Amino acid sequence: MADTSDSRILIVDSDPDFLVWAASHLKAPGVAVITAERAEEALASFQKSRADLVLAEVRLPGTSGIELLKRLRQTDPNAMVILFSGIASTSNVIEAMRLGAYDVLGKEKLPYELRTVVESALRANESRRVTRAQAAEIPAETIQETIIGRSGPMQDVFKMIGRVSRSDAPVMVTGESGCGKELVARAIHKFSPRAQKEFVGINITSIPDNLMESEIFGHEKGSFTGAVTQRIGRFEQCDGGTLFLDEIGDMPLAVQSKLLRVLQEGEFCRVGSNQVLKCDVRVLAATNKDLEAEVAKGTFREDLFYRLNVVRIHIPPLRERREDVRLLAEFFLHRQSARRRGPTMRFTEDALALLEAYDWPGNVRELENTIQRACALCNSDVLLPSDIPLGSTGSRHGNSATTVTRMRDALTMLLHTAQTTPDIELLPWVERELSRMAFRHYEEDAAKASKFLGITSNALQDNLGAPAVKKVPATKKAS
Ligand SMILES: Nc1ncnc2c1ncn2[C@@H]1O[C@H](COP(=O)(O)OP(=O)(O)OP(=O)(O)O)[C@@H](O)[C@H]1O
Repeated sequence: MADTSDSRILIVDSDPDFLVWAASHLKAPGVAVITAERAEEALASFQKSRADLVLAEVRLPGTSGIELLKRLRQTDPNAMVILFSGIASTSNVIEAMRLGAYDVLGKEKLPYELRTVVESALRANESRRVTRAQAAEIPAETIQETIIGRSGPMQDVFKMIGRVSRSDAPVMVTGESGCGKELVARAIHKFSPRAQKEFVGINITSIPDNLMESEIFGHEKGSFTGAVTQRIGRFEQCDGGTLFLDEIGDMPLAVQSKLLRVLQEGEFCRVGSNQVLKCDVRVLAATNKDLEAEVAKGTFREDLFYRLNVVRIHIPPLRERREDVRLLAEFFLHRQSARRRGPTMRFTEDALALLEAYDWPGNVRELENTIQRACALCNSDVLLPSDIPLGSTGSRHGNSATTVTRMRDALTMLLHTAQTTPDIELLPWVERELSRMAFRHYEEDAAKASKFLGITSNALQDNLGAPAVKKVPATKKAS
C-alpha cells in the first residue's frame, strides 16, 4: 500500500476466512486493520474509536451492510464506507451511493481492486481531514454581503454603484449572461433614497410581444380581448421606486417609443386609455447584446439608447476576474451549508484550483449552480476535485474549445496512469467509470445518463453492475 500514514481500517464480513485474507491483503506499515463479523459489533467498534475507512459486505446476518452504512453516517456524517457484495443489485448500488458510500465493489473482484480503491479512499479522507483542519472561517461580514468580489474590475463596479445610487439617472448594466447584472441593479436600488419603495424587475424576453405594453403600462377594461378588468402596469406598481428592465435589447419598437416618452416626460397612458398618468420611477436596464449594433441595424431606437445609456456599468465575465472565483465559490458553499443545516462544507485546495482554472462560460450563475450540484451529489463535507461537475450545469453559452482541451488533458493523464498500471483493461474500465459518473451526475436518472453517454439503458445498467476489469486474474478467491 502507498503511504497512508496511521490509518485504521475496519472490515466487516460474516466469513472469518475472508476477514483473514482481507486483513493480510491490506496490511502495511502505518495501517491498522480491525475486523468484525456483524454490523452491531462494527458499530460498537466504530463508536469507540473511529476508523478512517470501513469496508463492509452488503449481506450481513441481522443488520445489513446498507443499514450499517446508514448508521455509520448518522454517527459521523463524514464516515468513509466502501461496501462490497457477491451480488450487488442495481438498487443496492444506488441505495449505497445515495447514502454516501465511497464505492460499491463486486466481491469476486476484490483481489484485484481492493488495494487501489482503499488507497484512493484513504487519500481522499486524508485530504478532507487536512482541509477541515486548515480551513479558515469565512468572516461573518462576507456572508452578509450580497455582491461578492475583490478583483479590481469588481471594485470599480462597486464604486460605480455607490456613485450612481445617489442620483436618479438611468443606468445601463452590460455584461454576459449570468455575470450579475440584476444583482448590480438591486444594489443600486438598495443604496438609493428609493430603497424603501419597490424594486420591480422584468425580463423582457419572458413576456410575449403582444402583452408587453400592457404589462409595463397597464390596460383599461375591454381594451383588448382578454382584458376583463382594469390592470395597473409595472410603472404604476413601483411609483417612487426602481424599475429594472432586463434584456432591454429585445423590447419591440412600439414599446420602445412609449418607454422613451416616460423617460423624457415622466408620462404615459394605459393601453386603451387617453388619460395621461404621471409617475416617478427610476429606470435601470440591462443587456448582454451589443446595443450599438442593434441601433445600427434599426432594431433599437437611437434616442432611447442615449436616454438609457446615461451611465454604463460593465461587469466583466468571470474568466477575466479569476481572483473572485475562490471567494464566490466559498460564499456559495457556505450558503449551501447553511441551507442544509449540516456541518460547514469546505473545498480542498485542489478543488479550488480546479474552479479557478475553469473558464465559466455561464459566469457566476454557472459557478453557483455547479456548487449547488456538487453539494447535492457529494457524500462528505469536504469537496474534492472529483466532486465538482464542471461544464455540466447548462450554461447558456457553451465553450466547446475549452471543453475539448480539458477532455484531451484528462485523456492524456488517464493514458499515463494506465501505463503505470499494466494489468488494467483500459476501455472497459473507462466505460464503467464513465457510466457511474454519468449516473451520479444525472441524479440516478438512467434515461438521461444513457442518452448523454450514447448507449442503451441496458448497456448502462450492465456497466453500473460491472466490476472493474483486469487482464490478469489473481488466483486467490475472495470468499
Ligand atoms: N458578484 C456576485 N456575488 C454573488 N452572487 C452573484 C454575483 N454575481 C452574480 N451572482 C449570482 O449569480 C446569479 C446570476 O446573477 P444575475 O441574475 O444578476 O445575472 P445576470 O447578468 O442578470 O444574468 P442574465 O443576463 O442571464 O439575466 C444570481 O443567482 C446571482 O445572485
